[in-house]
Amino acid sequence: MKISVIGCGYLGAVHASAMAELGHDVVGIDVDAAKIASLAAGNPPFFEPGLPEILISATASGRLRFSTDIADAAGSQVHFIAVGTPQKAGSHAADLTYVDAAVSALIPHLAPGDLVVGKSTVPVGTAARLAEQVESSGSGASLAWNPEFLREGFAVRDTLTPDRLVYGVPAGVAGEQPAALLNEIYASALAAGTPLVVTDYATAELVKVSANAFLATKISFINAMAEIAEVTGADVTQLAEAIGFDDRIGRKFLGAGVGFGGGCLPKDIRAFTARAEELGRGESVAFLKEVDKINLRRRQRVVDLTVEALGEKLHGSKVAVLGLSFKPHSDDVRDSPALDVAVQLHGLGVDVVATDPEAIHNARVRHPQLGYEALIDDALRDADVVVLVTEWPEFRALDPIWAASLVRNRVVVDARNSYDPQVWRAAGWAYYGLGRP
Ligand SMILES: NC(=O)c1ccc[n+]([C@@H]2O[C@H](COP(=O)([O-])OP(=O)(O)OC[C@H]3O[C@@H](n4cnc5c(N)ncnc54)[C@H](O)[C@@H]3O)[C@@H](O)[C@H]2O)c1
Ligand SMILES: O=c1ccn([C@@H]2O[C@H](COP(=O)(O)OP(=O)(O)O[C@H]3O[C@H](CO)[C@@H](O)[C@H](O)[C@H]3O)[C@@H](O)[C@H]2O)c(=O)[nH]1
Repeated sequence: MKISVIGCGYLGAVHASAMAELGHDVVGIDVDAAKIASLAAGNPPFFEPGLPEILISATASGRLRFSTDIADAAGSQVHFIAVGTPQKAGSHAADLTYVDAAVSALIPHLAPGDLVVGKSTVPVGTAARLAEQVESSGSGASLAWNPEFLREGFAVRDTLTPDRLVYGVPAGVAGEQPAALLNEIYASALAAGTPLVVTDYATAELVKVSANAFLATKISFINAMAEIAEVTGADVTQLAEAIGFDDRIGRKFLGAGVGFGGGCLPKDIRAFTARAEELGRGESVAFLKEVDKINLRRRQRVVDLTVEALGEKLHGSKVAVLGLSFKPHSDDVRDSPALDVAVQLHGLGVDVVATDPEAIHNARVRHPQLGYEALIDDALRDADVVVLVTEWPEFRALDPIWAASLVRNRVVVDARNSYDPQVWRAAGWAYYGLGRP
């Protein structure tokens, strides 16, 4: 099938490449000329495991091309909208400027029978409004909402073999053609048994934000338990293990630590709260404000522990910060807890030297005032405190005996509870975890 993907960021570039990998004929469109040039040359403008391989093979096969001209969407039958929906400046609501601009620019190039498919994460009610705009344009096109659940770091796999597919389509016969087109696009996943939920627009939009709200709540729940563990001497990692054995609870997303960040969970729970308030149902999701607060408190806790470990003298002390991206296997520093901690420590007068396998460039663009080292040994050299904030495998594998030979003081703040305290203490380190004695 001929497909256009409008917006080629973390979501759109992967979606376009994966659709081409599935055999579709795809054009990826973005207003960012540098991004498009990079993608067209087979170089992803961001780090995502597995993306270079499918991007290169799809562009070489001719099934995938890129353009900055929205007119190149003409001729495609299905048009995915994958542009950003960031948090509005000065508000918690989602900024729909980019979605509105993309749909308005696309409409003149639509033909009868075309389907516009929303992938961006939007406040409930957006799809119905856009459907009205598309239908009243006289283009003969219709609209579906097909939220995306991929995780950065696993984006290619999650796109090719998703946990589930959700189509929000118009009620009755009007929904049949949109669902049939999406079934054709996702034929291989459906044949492999991927569960499909076909629903109305509002449900599809809410499935997306409620899934992220649930994940954020689960993380803040365990981090709240970490706060209690800290005043009782209990160990939150054992607590998570023990409650996680209950199938109804499950061990996933019970990793206590510095909390969640990234371009999705934080802004999505805030936008959900803002939308619920607009709908007069703010109290239904008021707990998400607490989820957000608990999450941000954990960043402060890591800063406080580091300051405590440094003692009196902050100026002239050196802290090695291991990690900058919001999670391993990504170079994304949007609302990254790791970067936030590094910036706060620098603001207190500490000499911060940070390292990350992939995110130094993105961090430096935003915060040139921090010190950066490409090699972990260089970051560790003469450090007074080592703070692990993003649990990349190479940081998890750090040998405390080797690290001890590099630092000035053997003090580690393990903000992801990734290390074995006994092993580090045996190597002479003072060990601080989160929610661990
Ligand atoms: N990143 C993820 O893991 C992920 C997963 C699921 C859903 N989402 C949702 O997908 C959407 C996109 O997220 P992202 O992380 O890819 O953002 P992003 O900022 O990486 O990418 C957005 C892209 O849209 C482009 N763009 C903006 N306006 C445009 C226009 N009018 N026409 C064409 N291109 C335009 C930007 O230049 C940018 O390249 C958001 O709604 C997000 O919540 C993201
Ligand atoms: O036990 C855990 C698990 C995760 N995190 C943190 O939570 C954040 C989000 O992690 P994850 O959900 O794996 O990353 P994302 O790539 O942001 O993916 C989320 O956001 C996407 C965008 O909406 C959705 O598509 C995904 O389904 C949803 O998992 C990261 O900072 C993690 O470090 C924890 O602190 N503890």
